[in-house]
Amino acid sequence: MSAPAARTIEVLGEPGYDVHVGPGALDKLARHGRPGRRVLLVAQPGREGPVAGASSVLEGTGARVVPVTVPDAEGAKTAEVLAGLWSTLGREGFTRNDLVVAVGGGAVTDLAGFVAATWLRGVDSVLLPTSLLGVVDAAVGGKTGINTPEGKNLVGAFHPPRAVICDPTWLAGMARADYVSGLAEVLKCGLIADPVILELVEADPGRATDPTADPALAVELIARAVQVKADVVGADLREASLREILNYGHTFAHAVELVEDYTWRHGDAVAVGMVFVAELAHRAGLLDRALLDRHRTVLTAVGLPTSYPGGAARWPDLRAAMARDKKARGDTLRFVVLEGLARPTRLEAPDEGLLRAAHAAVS
Ligand SMILES: NC(=O)c1ccc[n+]([C@@H]2O[C@H](COP(=O)([O-])OP(=O)(O)OC[C@H]3O[C@@H](n4cnc5c(N)ncnc54)[C@H](O)[C@@H]3O)[C@@H](O)[C@H]2O)c1
Ligand SMILES: O=C(O)C(=O)C[C@@H](O)[C@H](O)[C@H](O)COP(=O)(O)O
Ligand SMILES: [Zn+2]
Repeated sequence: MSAPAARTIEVLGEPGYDVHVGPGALDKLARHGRPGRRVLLVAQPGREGPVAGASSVLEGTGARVVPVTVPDAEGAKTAEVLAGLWSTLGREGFTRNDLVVAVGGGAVTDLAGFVAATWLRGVDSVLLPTSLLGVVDAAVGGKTGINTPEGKNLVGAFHPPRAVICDPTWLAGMARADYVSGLAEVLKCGLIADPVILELVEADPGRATDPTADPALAVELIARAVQVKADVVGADLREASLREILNYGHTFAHAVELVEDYTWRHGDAVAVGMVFVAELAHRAGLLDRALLDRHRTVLTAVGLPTSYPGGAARWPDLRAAMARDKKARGDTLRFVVLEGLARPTRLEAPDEGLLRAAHAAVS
């Protein structure tokens, strides 16, 4: 089977940057190293291959690499881990022309991006996502941050990277459940903006869940999802309005993640969150039955959850968590909903009865 062609997607901005996806993409890292440049290489445990590759490329330019391994998954996105990285940067004398590089899934690109955003009020970052979710979503668009005990991503900054680099062969070793979690964000892009993504997945859902089965399909899905995100964040980096569409399903998803103490995969929570909000939109008269059913069908076909069991007893905690969603304004909840395929809009202050009914439909 031939290797998929390399793809580069441009993200517009001040400055803009490229997302490089393809075999050999790591070569692009060399342009970010130079003699004496200090590089904090923040890695997830288990990412030895790409870490060794990145170190080798950077050291080949004369850069001085300071490697740090942080806890896995959401364990990385804490104030304690962040403070530890600040200490390292201080001890190692990082200045404004030095660099932070992240190697790992979305948890690490969020954390390392935030370290870069905050150190000396902002130094460069280059993100090397090694998970599907990381490359299609977390590493692109400049949202960085950590969780707090009160909620998901409550502390953060907009700080676009200088480049995003992903060799898709890195994804081959991912646990299937982690890869499928990333598909939730890919399907989100299909629902909000690019229906071809849905058609590609629906044509052979099993093939879409295994990047080694059809590497060209994997890269096509990645490139399409990145393009959706690039188009949106290029027009509205700071989420004044348009960018909210990338948050489809996330109001409920982040509530589930908090209530479950961050033990749920983000993409799994997003999958349930999209069904919740589709139920809400359907009950509000915006979304037709066929598109509501299509949510459940395509998510189920790739093995994503469409319910969060627990019944009405869960509702008070979920409702309280949703009140801290970033799209809320004062006491008004605001949801991104669809009024058709690739036709996102907003639903403000839905009736509490509708919210409970949507919850009942996914519990
Ligand atoms: N900043 C944004 O715009 C944005 C967008 C979407 C999601 N996110 C955040 O991203 C995070 C989710 O990202 P994620 O799903 O990558 O989670 P993650 O970083 O926790 O990775 C999931 C699991 O996959 C493993 N993994 C990563 N790369 C691997 C590889 N190449 N081989 C084998 N295992 C590998 C990790 O070790 C981890 O156990 C959440 O914190 C979410 O809030 C941020
Ligand atoms: O990039 C965005 O904007 C998104 O909303 C993408 C989401 O998939 C992502 O999970 C993001 O981290 C959520 O952001 P938040 O502002 O709701 O914390
Ligand atoms: Zn997300």
